[in-house]
Amino acid sequence: MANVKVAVRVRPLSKRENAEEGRIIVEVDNKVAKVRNIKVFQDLGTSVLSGAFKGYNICLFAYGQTGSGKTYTMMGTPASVGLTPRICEGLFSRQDDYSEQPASCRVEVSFLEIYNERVRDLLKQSDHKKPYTLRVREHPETGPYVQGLSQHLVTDYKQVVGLLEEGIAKRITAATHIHDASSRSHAIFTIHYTQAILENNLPSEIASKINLVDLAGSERADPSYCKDRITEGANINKSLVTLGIVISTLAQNSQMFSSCQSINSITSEGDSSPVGSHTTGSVSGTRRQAYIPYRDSILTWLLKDSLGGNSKTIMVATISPASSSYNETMSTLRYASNAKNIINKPRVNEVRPLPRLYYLHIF
Ligand SMILES: Nc1ncnc2c1ncn2[C@@H]1O[C@H](COP(=O)(O)OP(=O)(O)OP(=O)(O)O)[C@@H](O)[C@H]1O
Repeated sequence: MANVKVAVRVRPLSKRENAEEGRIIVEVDNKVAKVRNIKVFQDLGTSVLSGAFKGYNICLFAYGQTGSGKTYTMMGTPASVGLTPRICEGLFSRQDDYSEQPASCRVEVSFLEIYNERVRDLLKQSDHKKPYTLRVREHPETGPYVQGLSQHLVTDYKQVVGLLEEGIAKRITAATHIHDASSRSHAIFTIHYTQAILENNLPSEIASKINLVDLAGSERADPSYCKDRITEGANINKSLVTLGIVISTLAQNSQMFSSCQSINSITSEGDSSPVGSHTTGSVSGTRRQAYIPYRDSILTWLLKDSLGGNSKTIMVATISPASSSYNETMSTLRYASNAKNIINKPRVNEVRPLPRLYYLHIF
């Protein structure tokens, strides 16, 4: 069991906000900004890497109002490399201090965006006149997945950066009243990291899925926007509202589960019959679990396991210090406060292929 880890990142005031707030304009020094992204990697990126090396699924997502620094945190800028490229670099320059080195490892990446409730592959050439969309399906064991999403085998950091840049360039952005280059889609960069190991002289594989998510920013609808911008905004808000409902319901269920656990442990301390106490707890614990509407949006459906299942999950809540952003900041902090109450059930994903002799025996 592991609680969702939450970090709050405050970006510096922009020139416009400084002017609005009547303060002295402070330029963001590139060196300072670079150190800040390094610090974020040291605080959060290294936990992503250590979890992946141990074979856990990991999800790190940035949530916050438009222009609050989600893309800056996840992707970075040429002057200040963000979490996603740094995590990829860490996979290829693996340090020995996490766990035992595998005999070999394989890294495959995919990059998609969810725009207006449709999934687009950011790493596949498509006819621009007719952009195709992909379908989300659900596997009974491995959960939701995108059918036909291209997977790219990469062998070094340079190749990943090339793919990241290709995908970022294809992502849909537009100017909003707060941000000139606002991301109008949710972007999910997924790394499948598979390690071949030898356990008791038997070959085995541990597979970790790392989801790095840069969400579109929430924003108030501006009637002066064109129809496309308003439709985008409505779809972004719809998926973020569903995300909020999913997060708060999961948090309530998790709290209910942990209070059932503590009632169980108190009951079993006073009652020597472990069977009786277990039955009472599990029945009350499962009956009252509320329904989670994952499938109400593509975003929550795809992140089903990351939000409430087999994953170690980190949320970066990005906020602006401007007083004009007070309402959005409070709303982001409410999401963050709910998210940290979610208890997930991460497990090491180990696949043990049957020994060769056994195959021979069967066939
Ligand atoms: N911590 C930071 N330090 C310096 N500059 C920052 C920081 N965070 C954000 N910025 C700058 O603020 C601007 C907006 O940031 P960014 O594009 O990351 O916002 P966003 O939350 O992704 O917005 P949207 O949801 O609209 O896409 C960018 O110019 C970025 O370089």
